[in-house]
Amino acid sequence: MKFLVGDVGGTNTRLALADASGLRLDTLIRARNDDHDSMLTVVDAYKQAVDCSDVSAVCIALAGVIHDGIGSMTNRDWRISALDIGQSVGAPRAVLINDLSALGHALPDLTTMPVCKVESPATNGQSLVVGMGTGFNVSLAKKTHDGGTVVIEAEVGHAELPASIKSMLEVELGWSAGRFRTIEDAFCGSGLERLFHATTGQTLSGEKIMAAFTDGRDTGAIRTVNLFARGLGLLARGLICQYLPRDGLVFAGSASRGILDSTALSAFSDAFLAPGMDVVLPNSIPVSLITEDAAALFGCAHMLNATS
Ligand SMILES: Nc1ncnc2c1ncn2[C@@H]1O[C@H](COP(=O)(O)OP(=O)(O)OP(=O)(O)O)[C@@H](O)[C@H]1O
Repeated sequence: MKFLVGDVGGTNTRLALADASGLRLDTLIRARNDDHDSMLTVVDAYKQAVDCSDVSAVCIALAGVIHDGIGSMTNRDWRISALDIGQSVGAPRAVLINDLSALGHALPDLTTMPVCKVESPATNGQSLVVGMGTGFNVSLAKKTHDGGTVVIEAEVGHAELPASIKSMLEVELGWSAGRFRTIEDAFCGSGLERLFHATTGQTLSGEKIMAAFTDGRDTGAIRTVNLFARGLGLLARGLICQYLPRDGLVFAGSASRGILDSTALSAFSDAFLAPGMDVVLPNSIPVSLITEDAAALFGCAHMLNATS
């Protein structure tokens, strides 16, 4: 068996081959979407670099919604057809899944980096994956009695920002806080850029804001990143009440890695672990970070192996 698996985000696409033993990381290629007109040209470029003959099935995870084998990207003007991609590599079977669902299915195969540790966690078989890259979304992964995983999809990024975060932004940013209406307006790579602009009046990419924060000399970057991390802690507090993920809150995506693998972690933890919630205690929920950029591909490989 030979599979083609992929993860199409708003900014980047990752493609690799997989087989019965799992993902073949030696075949992994990451492409910038801006260098391509469509997903089909990304696949064409991949075929030039990696031998895709005899691929029997394709699974592509994408940041968007899927209806009848067509995926519409949330943060990119691409429509992705499972049939077209299957035909492009000559595979008789091709499926599309939501990228956060793929991450939920990938959890059993991933090692994660602990961010907030818990002495003796109470488990309920539920983990919440929080993806923060070009966009924001979550999925709930629930272990089943037969050792499998059921994944519940969501489109949380499009929900209104919680009132506690709106109030915090109003205090910190004044009228500019009105630019942040949905969760995704604030909590993603471009949300960090928007926050930096509202704080300093300047424009900088998410990566450069984090680099300036780490450098420690740019007060605007320090203020922005700490505000972002504090807001993310408040958001995470609300998410654990909504989903009760006693097995853990697991962050993924480039923006999550940038923020939580930095000294801004303390601003996140202070907000997340603040006293005052009696029923669900945040300090009983382990928080961790997926450091593998191609994590969703493990979920695609897992899905194809489970259904072939
Ligand atoms: N170190 C960093 N800190 C903060 N933000 C970052 C960092 N590196 C990249 N970003 C931002 O993360 C976003 C890209 O995230 P990612 O690489 O997870 O892309 P993606 O998979 O295409 O996104 P998605 O799946 O959410 O559509 C960009 O907005 C980028 O500016």
